[in-house]
Amino acid sequence: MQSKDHIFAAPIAQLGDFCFDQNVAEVFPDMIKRSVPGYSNIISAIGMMTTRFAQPDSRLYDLGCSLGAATQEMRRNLTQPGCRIIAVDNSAAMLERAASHLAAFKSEVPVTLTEADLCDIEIDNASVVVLNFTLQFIDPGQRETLLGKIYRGLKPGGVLILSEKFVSHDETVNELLIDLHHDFKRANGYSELEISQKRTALENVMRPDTPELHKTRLKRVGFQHVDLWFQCFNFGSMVAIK
Ligand SMILES: C[S@@+](CC[C@H](N)C(=O)[O-])C[C@H]1O[C@@H](n2cnc3c(N)ncnc32)[C@H](O)[C@@H]1O
Ligand SMILES: O=C(O)C(=O)C[C@]1(C(=O)O)C=C[C@@H](O)C=C1
Repeated sequence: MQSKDHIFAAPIAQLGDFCFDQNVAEVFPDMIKRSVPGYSNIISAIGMMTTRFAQPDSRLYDLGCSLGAATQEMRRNLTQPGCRIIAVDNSAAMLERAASHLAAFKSEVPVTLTEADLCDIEIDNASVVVLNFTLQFIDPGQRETLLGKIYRGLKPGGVLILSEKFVSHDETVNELLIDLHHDFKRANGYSELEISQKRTALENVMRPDTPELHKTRLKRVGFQHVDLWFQCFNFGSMVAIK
């Protein structure tokens, strides 16, 4: 039985910055499903792209894995022999629950859960790397270095799947997409207070970029083939192929 997200349902006097703590980990499946339009489509497509891009005896990375939804989908769709999934997150609360979530599904695919800052880890012998709504929480000044590390750690023909909240370069469209996203949250049962308090809590810790900046940066670090494959309002997903 999934716990419902009520974290911002009551007025919070001292509203601090949003963080992926125990409270968030407990309600995360409900939170992300009701907050991110297209999340389940993106997770399913990560599985489909795993079938296509995974290479024998290589590593697959789920960076900012949270409860391991992308890891589980990669495991379910991995047909190549000798692969290992490395799932990394810097939230102990998330990883604790990821371990029990993943243990609930039988699989021959080995998974290594690692508590670390993405900026400190090595990427090596990778055929698939997933950044599923994670880069937006990384210090903007560190993003290009992280993407360069991912590019260098990918094997030729390897893929990075980058899903993000976006800012539109057009102010009018940006306002529309923000409003449509809030309509989506309302339709999923969030109150005006929840929408407003969460937006404030995210302000300092989640810094979305434009799709254009993502494409330019990915090409700058070396990816030859980059484009959007999905977008719903101000959320979407890109592929970058080495
Ligand atoms: C929106 S959640 C990602 C959702 C998850 N990828 C999924 O598909 O369900 C962002 C995750 O990134 C993690 N995170 C944020 N900054 C990080 C960092 N510097 N190093 C490692 N993990 C980080 C957070 O703890 C959180 O679990
Ligand atoms: O932008 C928002 O309002 C969100 O809730 C987005 C978002 C995300 O994109 O990661 C922020 C925090 C939670 O992890 C769930 C969703």
